[in-house]
Amino acid sequence: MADPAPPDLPPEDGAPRDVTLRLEHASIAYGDVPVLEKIHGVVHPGEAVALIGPNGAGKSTLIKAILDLVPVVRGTIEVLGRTPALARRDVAYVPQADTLDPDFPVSVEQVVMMGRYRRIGWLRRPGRSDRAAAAEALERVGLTHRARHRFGTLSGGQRQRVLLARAIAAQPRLLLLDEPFNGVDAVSQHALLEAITALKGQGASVVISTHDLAIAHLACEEVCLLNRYQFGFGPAEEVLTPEGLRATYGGHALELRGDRVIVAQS
Ligand SMILES: Nc1ncnc2c1ncn2[C@@H]1O[C@H](COP(=O)(O)OP(=O)(O)OP(=O)(O)O)[C@@H](O)[C@H]1O
Repeated sequence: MADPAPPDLPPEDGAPRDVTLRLEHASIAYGDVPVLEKIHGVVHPGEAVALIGPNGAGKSTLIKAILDLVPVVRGTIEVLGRTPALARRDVAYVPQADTLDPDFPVSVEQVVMMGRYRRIGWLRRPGRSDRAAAAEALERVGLTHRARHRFGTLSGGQRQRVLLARAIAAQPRLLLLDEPFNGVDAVSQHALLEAITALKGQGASVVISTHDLAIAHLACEEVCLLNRYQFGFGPAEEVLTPEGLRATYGGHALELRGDRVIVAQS
């Protein structure tokens, strides 16, 4: 009898692949105001998708719908085969604007430990496995030496890395990052990218909202072009074309400088 295939081999051609995130013609609205219509695509384990579109395109709104914070009014969003509400435990989120007050007197390791509370409950004390997961997450973002420092004394980029470590400590199967590279220096950007790559290597999927095409190229297999409607969803090399970007950023003057989209109001 032949040995069973090792689990890390890709499935044979034609075999169905697991799906972490499935968007089925999803329309999302705040009350009566539609923000996104008919968003459609899938993200597989170990892959990342970049959400690209101009300010106000609906990138954060899509992330919030995946978190069950904004309702899907038509179509569906499925996370790991479940509704967003039922999948929350397996999803971690790093918000766009750092929502943690830098003056709040809390250490870096305490912030990272917050990522464990969904698993341990707020009333129990963290155990050995929680401390190990938090320490490993902090190491992933290269900030072990800052564990005892006060969160507020770190630079903006380092704080962003701590927030990513908090998300990694939750051991998510889907990680949602809302513009994680904004205002982050090259060292922190490199550390964030390494941590995202390692997480993907463990089979997690990642959704990254970004204006930075270089990041999309480096970190993401898939790209979703958004501006109320979807202007493309698929492999980065197929979707990130000047035509696709021009259509997505329609109504604005658009210039591509190297890998960056420079947008000027028309
Ligand atoms: N809580 C809300 N209630 C009503 N409308 C909202 C709310 N939050 C966002 N919007 C609107 O939804 C639209 C999409 O906003 P969203 O923040 O998702 O865009 P974005 O692509 O993330 O933009 P940016 O790149 O500037 O962060 C915008 O028109 C915005 O004004």
